[in-house]
Amino acid sequence: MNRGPVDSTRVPRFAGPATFARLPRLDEVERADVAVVGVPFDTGVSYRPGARFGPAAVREASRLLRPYHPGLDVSPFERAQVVDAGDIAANPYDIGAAIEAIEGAADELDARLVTIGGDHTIALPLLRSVAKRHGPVALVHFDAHLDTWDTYFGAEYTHGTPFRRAVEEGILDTEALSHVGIRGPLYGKKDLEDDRRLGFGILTAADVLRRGLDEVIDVLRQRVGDRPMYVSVDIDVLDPAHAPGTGTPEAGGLTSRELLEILRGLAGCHLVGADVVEVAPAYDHAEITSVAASHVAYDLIGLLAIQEKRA
Ligand SMILES: N=C(N)NCCCC(=O)O
Ligand SMILES: [Zn+2]
Ligand SMILES: [Zn+2]
Repeated sequence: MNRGPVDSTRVPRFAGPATFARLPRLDEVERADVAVVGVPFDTGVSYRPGARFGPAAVREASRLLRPYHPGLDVSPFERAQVVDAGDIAANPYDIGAAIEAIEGAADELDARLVTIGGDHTIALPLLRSVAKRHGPVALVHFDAHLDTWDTYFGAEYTHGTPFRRAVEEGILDTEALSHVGIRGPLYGKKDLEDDRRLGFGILTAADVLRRGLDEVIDVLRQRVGDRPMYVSVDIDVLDPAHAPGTGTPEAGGLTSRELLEILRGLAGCHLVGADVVEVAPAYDHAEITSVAASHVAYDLIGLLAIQEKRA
């Protein structure tokens, strides 16, 4: 029997420590299938800082989650042993050391990870870790931004560059790379040419509106096929109305309803790991962003859990 969250019908949700969804800590169980892990790191940002406080805010907002997911018809915490593995200690003064620590900690965690950031820099070491287990993976990347730029101020490892580095390192399957929710001004047309050359296909925020959810889901599923798939969700894929608490907001984004529906549309794909990044609580209001991020994480856990054999 898997150990689930604290029972909210007996202990009020607002009481006790805020592990993700009030799940047990990793050290309280014998083994874990799925681990939620925080990476409070934001030294890679190019604009507003503050995503280092993302993991704490998302855990706090996750107190209200309930144990049954009707959209996926699964009780994820029954189907899989899901735990909160705490935070990875990442050096805030040395991006290289932080990236190494994140990769090392991810390697050591013997579970499929849903990582709460932190800025988008952290996707690179997380992808390195999944690629060690699965080889180059398919990527479904939800973001307002391409994050395939080359450098910022000469720096190669930033929150705007993880996916270019990942392609260069050969840890992504370049036949199966998608961005969803892209919008907003770029530095130049070359950004799109470079991105295409790296192998990415783009479904813009306008595509989500005009082509609709079913077609977007179809395109993504076809591109992923049966490959191992990593899902990276930059919360700024949502419109600032749905996610004000983030560092590089762009107008014209997805609703949280659209994002959650697309995620559910990936049910049955071979998800091997995921992250939710760029929640910067200082710019949030009424926990709008951290509530959205906690639901995204819950859906990702649901997608991982449905791959476990029924108990
Ligand atoms: N939010 C992420 N990951 N990247 C934004 C980089 C956009 C820029 O500074 O040009
Ligand atoms: Zn972004
Ligand atoms: Zn990003």
